[in-house]
Amino acid sequence: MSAPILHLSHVIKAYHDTTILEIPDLRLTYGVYWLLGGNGAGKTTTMKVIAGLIPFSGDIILNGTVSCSKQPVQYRRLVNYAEAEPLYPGFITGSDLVALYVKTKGPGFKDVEKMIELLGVSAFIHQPVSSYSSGMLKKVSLLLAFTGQPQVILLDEPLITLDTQSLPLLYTLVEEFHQQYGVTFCITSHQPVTAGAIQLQVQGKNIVKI
Ligand SMILES: Nc1ncnc2c1ncn2[C@@H]1O[C@H](COP(=O)(O)OP(=O)(O)OP(=O)(O)O)[C@@H](O)[C@H]1O
Repeated sequence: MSAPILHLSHVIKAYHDTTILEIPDLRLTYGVYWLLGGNGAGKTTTMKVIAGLIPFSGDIILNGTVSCSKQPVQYRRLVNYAEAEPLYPGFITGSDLVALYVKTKGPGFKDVEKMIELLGVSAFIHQPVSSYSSGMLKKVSLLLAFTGQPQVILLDEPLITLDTQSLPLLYTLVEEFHQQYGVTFCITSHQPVTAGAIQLQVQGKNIVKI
């Protein structure tokens, strides 16, 4: 049997003295996963843990080889993350962010200029982010999550603040990156998702497939 793309082993995350996550063993094979859970359930914490952005105990192994704890730089190059409520310094422009990501992550699966056009951000990408609406900011953060050549893309609440025209574009990108470039997705949502998607749920402090 092939190694899971993500293997969470004995993952425990606490804030101060409060344990939020206790995930003994979670194996995610290649797929598109939706992580469901109510407010405060621990979805964002799970995403930040899987992204390798906050400290936790235990480990996450990517594709049977790259350890989040032992090879953090290599791991983070292969796991992209779009925050639910992205925050950037106000003076920076969307173009600055794209240039920084392209420089750090290297060439992408898909031409970034094409994605800028597709997501409809070209009209404002050269303006400072302080002038963006929350939806404009969201689109830029989603664009950044599709840069480089990740094996996993984590999207935290991508559906909030996006207008109805943008949702099909996002679904198309997810499908294309999954089918053509072999990317595994984990996407959080409050809403029930389309039939056929693999669903994960925060149950107690664990994450289970439902
Ligand atoms: N930096 C932090 N310090 C302390 N506690 C935190 C911190 N971040 C989150 N928490 C707590 O961890 C728990 C899970 O929060 P988290 O943001 O992961 O939930 P969520 O499922 O994403 O919620 P929502 O759907 O409301 O965004 C909550 O009880 C929250 O109060």
